[in-house]
Amino acid sequence: MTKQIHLAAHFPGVNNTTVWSDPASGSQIDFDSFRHLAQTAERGKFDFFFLAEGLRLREAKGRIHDLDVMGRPESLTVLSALAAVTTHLGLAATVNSTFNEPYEVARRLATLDHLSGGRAAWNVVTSFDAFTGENFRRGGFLAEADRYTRAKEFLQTARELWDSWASDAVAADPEAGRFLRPGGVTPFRHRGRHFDISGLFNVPRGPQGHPVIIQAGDSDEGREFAASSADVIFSRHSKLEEGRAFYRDVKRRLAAYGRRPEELKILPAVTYVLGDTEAEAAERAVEIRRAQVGPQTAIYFLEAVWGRDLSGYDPDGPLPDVEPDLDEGVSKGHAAFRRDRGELVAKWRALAEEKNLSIRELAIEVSAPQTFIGTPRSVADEIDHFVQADAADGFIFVPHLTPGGLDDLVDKVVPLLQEKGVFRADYTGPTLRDHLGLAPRTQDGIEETS
Ligand SMILES: Cc1cc2nc3c(=O)[nH]c(=O)nc-3n(C[C@H](O)[C@H](O)[C@H](O)COP(=O)(O)O)c2cc1C
Repeated sequence: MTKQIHLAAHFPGVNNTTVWSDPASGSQIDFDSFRHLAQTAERGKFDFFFLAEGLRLREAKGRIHDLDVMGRPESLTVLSALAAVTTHLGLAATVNSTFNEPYEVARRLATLDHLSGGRAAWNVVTSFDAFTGENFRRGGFLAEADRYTRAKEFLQTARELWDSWASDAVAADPEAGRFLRPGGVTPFRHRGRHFDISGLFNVPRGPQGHPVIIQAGDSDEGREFAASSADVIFSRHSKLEEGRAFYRDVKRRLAAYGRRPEELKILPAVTYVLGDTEAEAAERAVEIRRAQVGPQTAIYFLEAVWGRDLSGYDPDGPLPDVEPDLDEGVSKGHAAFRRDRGELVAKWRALAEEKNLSIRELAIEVSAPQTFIGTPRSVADEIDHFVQADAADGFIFVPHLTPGGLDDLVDKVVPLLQEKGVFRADYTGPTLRDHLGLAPRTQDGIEETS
């Protein structure tokens, strides 16, 4: 059976994928930038608009790493404003389960679900690094092994809060002189290892019952958490074969939780470059990579892996002759390289030798080349092939420009996917759960669709 593709838009990130120095780049913070990107995604009938979260500015060698975009407004506030200027687009916020409290997060997400008419989603991320923890009350308090025990209990507690209101709890019955239906709101009581709370939740049940839950961790525990509890996985496996392996691995875990494969959508983060010909697209892709990895960014990129100050090395010269310091990290808040740094250095040395690459050329080569490069037709075909080959259920597109970075995708590629019959011509329901083909969440769990 031909699968329908799910598409989502990521606001350009606070990393070197985002080319803020391009003359076409607009503000990273004005509401107009968020509005433009969200309205473009909605014009393209995307499932949702996604905001990532970084809770501490990245640092290198004790200073703010300001080669990339730094600083962002808070996600749920931005999404609440976007709810007023969009009508169907899902609105997904990344909110950390290590540093917040379930009552407050559940309240804010239920509010967004109401304001948007059932379009809220929560990307439940975890964090255990003390560097980020220093910003919070109990800095760095969570052991790595506990990040998912807390995340799981956090989500479970939020679900208990949402479920403490029946969907018909608000009666507003003037004859009976009652605002609430008797029994419509029940007290909550959660006693667990991480949270011990009780009381009455103060936001009525949202239109979706529970917001859509997204999960983005990649470890075994992360995958198990997604299989047990998430509706969507935001994955970094965007290459065909590794995407298929990840897809198989996660989907097979669902049965243990009494869930069907279609109840969890797998959406890798991807990038794209279009051209009128394949050659033109390839040329543009190289230009963009060079803008993303300037000389200083190349040095920083290697320092994050080497754990050493490499500022004395020429970005256009060979790889550092020193060995990595595996105990130290000079870059902070950079999550990508916390494992296997020694192995990575050996691999990169071999690659640089084989292809005779300088530091900057190596950084360009290994730091996430664009996923889809080609004409609108070839990119549409490739997107469809990925999904039909079970390497994904769709994609979260990460543009390199704010705010116009998805314009040509929506104008040129989406119509071709619609023509193929693999992507919706229009929204068929008002809620994000409708777009994802997921049932609303009742107080007893998932409601059966007819
Ligand atoms: C594609 C992707 C996107 C992520 N986005 C964020 C983010 O915006 N904010 C954040 O704090 N963590 C983010 N993370 C980190 C994860 O949610 C998770 O906390 C981290 O990967 C550690 O879990 P793990 O050991 O299971 O991978 C992201 C991870 C992936 C794979």
